[in-house]
This record gives sequence, structure tokens and C-alpha cells, in this order.
Amino acid sequence: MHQHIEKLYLSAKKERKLIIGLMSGTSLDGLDIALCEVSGQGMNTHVEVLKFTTVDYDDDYKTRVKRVFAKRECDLEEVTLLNPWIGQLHGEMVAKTLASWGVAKELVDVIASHGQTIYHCPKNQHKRAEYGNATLQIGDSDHLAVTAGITTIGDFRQKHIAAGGEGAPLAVYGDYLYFTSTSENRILLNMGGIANLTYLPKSADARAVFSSDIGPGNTIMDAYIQRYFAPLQYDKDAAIAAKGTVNEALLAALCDDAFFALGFPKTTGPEVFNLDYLAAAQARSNTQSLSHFDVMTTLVQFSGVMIAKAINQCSEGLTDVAVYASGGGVHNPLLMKTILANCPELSVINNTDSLGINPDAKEAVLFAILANECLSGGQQRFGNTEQGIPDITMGKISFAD
Ligand SMILES: Nc1ncnc2c1ncn2[C@@H]1O[C@H](COP(=O)(O)OP(=O)(O)OP(=O)(O)O)[C@@H](O)[C@H]1O
Ligand SMILES: CC(=O)N[C@H]1[C@@H]2OC[C@@H](O2)[C@@H](O)[C@@H]1O[C@H](C)C(=O)O
Repeated sequence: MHQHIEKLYLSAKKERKLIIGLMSGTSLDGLDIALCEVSGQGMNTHVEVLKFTTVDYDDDYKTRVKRVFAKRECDLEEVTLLNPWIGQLHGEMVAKTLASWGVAKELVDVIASHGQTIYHCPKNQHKRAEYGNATLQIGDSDHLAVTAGITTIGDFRQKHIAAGGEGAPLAVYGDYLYFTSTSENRILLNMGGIANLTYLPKSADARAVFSSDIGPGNTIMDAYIQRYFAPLQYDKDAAIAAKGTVNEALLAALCDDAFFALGFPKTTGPEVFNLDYLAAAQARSNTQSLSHFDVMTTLVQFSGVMIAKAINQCSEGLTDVAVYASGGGVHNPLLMKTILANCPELSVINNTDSLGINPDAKEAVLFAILANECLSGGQQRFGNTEQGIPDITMGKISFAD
């Protein structure tokens, strides 16, 4: 047996593994690194986040990635160069972070790497009959594995598409295993660049679980701040949005898009929700001369109202539903207030801290759980491919040498 296969086999049989979950999301703010101790598998999965950090991306990274990010047209040489470059960079970030934590790489069983999405393109978006759903993550895990010196499981989304899904949201797999409760129905809400949710019934019936993207979380707001309030990257604590007023005409135009008329499950990205989307809504509503403050306030309202609508839709007819939020959006007080104000049945929105997972670490932890399932699980059956949750094992394995 090859020594790497043997080592992986031993890792797979371990009661406890050390798995590093990595997430680099659509906000391009940084690489989330979660060192997780994962035990069990399937519904018996337990996770302890031993360490967590976000390594911020510098301007150079953002400039390079933005040349190709969510762009229909770009330089293919740039994409080809970025693929190994991001893999190596993520590997260096992991190696440095492990050194700063005093954790030897030999102790880590595997890295679970999401990579960097540069284009997401479900059928509902491209509408080309001859093609299916498609998504592209770069930052190849061979490069990551060789640089960090640790076996890496990556490229999780392709299998999901191959088996009938849209390549996202994948959170549902980990959400179901980690967050299911038999005492309350739960909605796990994540608000990064894009917002998504997972519904977990207290029956724990896997066939009744569902998950979907909702629309924008912070992506349009971030793009607007970066264009008009540079060098700011985002509206910290909604300081700018708090100074404006919601413009109802613009809000109505923003909410009027075919994506919102589609039923769950569906996925989207900054390919759709971007500054062009905003400009088109401003043109339709004749609101091009609004102040930057009013635009920002209206964008927060747009995200908040659509997120609340999705929560209300999910919890219709149910009395005991608790919402647990995660992602950078939990730090935006105006967004949180708007969501709550538009969910009459809710008295509070919790965050995942109260369930033992730091809301900023949640997506990275979910990829650690997916890697654990790839190694030791694979028995969980959802039985609802039509709901975008095919029964699959995800991830491709890259050895370090
Ligand atoms: N204090 C804060 N005030 C307002 N917004 C904040 C704050 N902290 C973070 N954010 C928002 O959260 C964003 C980052 O969120 P997160 O890291 O969850 O996104 P992501 O993982 O890149 O996205 P996705 O989940 O869509 O892939 C920032 O770009 C910013 O818009
Ligand atoms: C293609 C892609 O990278 N999608 C991301 C993005 O960020 C949030 C939302 O859009 C979600 O669908 C997904 O990420 C999370 C981790 C997921 O798959 O669950």
C-alpha cells in the first residue's frame, strides 16, 4: 500500500482527527482557518474548534483576484496563473498560522480547502440549454498540499453538480450533522457576500431538510463602499448606512428580479448581484441622483427584507423555530435589526456562538466536517436530490509529495 494511502487509512479510522477547515468566500476579505478536532461521523459528529483566525488578504491579492472574479470576460492566462498561485498562498498562510499556534504539521490529519470561487453559473443564470450547472473554484489543492506539507481535500463542489445539485449551498451537509436538534426547528442563516439558509426540522428527518441561497448578504454593499468610500472595504457597523434613509422606489426595483421569483433551492453570486445590478435598478426607478448614504441604507434594507422573507417562507406554519446566524453580516447592527423587524414571528435572532461555533468560523468548520465525511462517513442519506441535496461524498484528495 502506498504510504499516503496507509496514513490516510489510519486517519480515517481514528476516533479523533485534527482537521484544518479553510474558507475563502465571495467577500474576498481573507482566508478563514479553523483548526478543528473532529470525532465521530454522520449524526455522531462532534467538533471542537481549537483555534480560529482569519488571515486578511492584502490589496495585491484582492486586485489580482478581482481581475477575474465574477467576470464573464477576463484574461485566461490570468486565471491559469492564479490557480496555482492561490493554492500556494493558502498553503503558506496555513503553514505560518500553524507555526504561530505552535502546532506541528505532522499532527494535522488533513486540510479541507474550499478554494476561491471565481465564477458560479447555475442553469437558472446562464440559461443555455446545452449546458448544466457549473461553478469554478481555483487555488488548486495539489499546490496547497505541497506548500503546507499536509494532505489536502479540496474542490468539494464539482461532485455536488455531477450528482444533480448546483454546487451550493454545501453548508447543509454539515449543518444537518452538527446543528440538528430534536427540541426545536432550526434555521441556520449565513450572511457573507451572499446569504443562504438551511432549514433543520426537529423531526431530524433528512428528507425534510432543505437549503438555499437567498440573494445578497453584503456583496453589493461592499462593492459600493469600495467604489465610493475607498479605501474602506465595507461599512463597518453600518456607520454609513445609518446616516441615510430608505428609498422605497429603489428598494422595489432591487427586489424585482426573476431570481427572487424562483422557488427554493437556488443559488447565486456576485455574477448577478453587483454594481451593474444596482445601476439597472436605479435606472428603472429613476433614483440615480440619490446620496451615497441613502443608497447604502436602501441596500441594507434590500438584503434584510429578502433574508427576512426567506426566513418567513421557511418557518410558515411552524410555531417553534429558532434562527442562528453566522457570517460577517452578524456584525452589521442595521442588517440584523432590519431582518428582525421583518420577521414578526421571531423575537430574537441568535448567532451560532450559542451552539458552540464562532459565527465567523462556521463555514470553515463546515468544510472540516465535509472532509471528515469524505474520510470516515459517507453513510448519511438525505434522499432528496430534487431539493439540491444529493447523497454524495465530496472532495478530491491531494497528497503532499
Ligand atoms: N463590523 C462589521 N460591520 C458591518 N459589516 C461587517 C462587519 N464585519 C464583517 N462585515 C461584513 O461581512 C463581510 C465578510 O463576511 P464573510 O467573511 O462571512 O463573507 P464570505 O465568507 O467571504 O462570503 P460568502 O459566505 O458569501 O462566501 C464583510 O465583507 C462585511 O461586509
Ligand atoms: C459557489 C460559491 O462559492 N457559493 C458560496 C457563496 O457564499 C455563500 C453562498 O454563496 C453559498 O452558496 C456558497 O458557500 C457556502 C459555504 C455553501 O456552499 O454553503
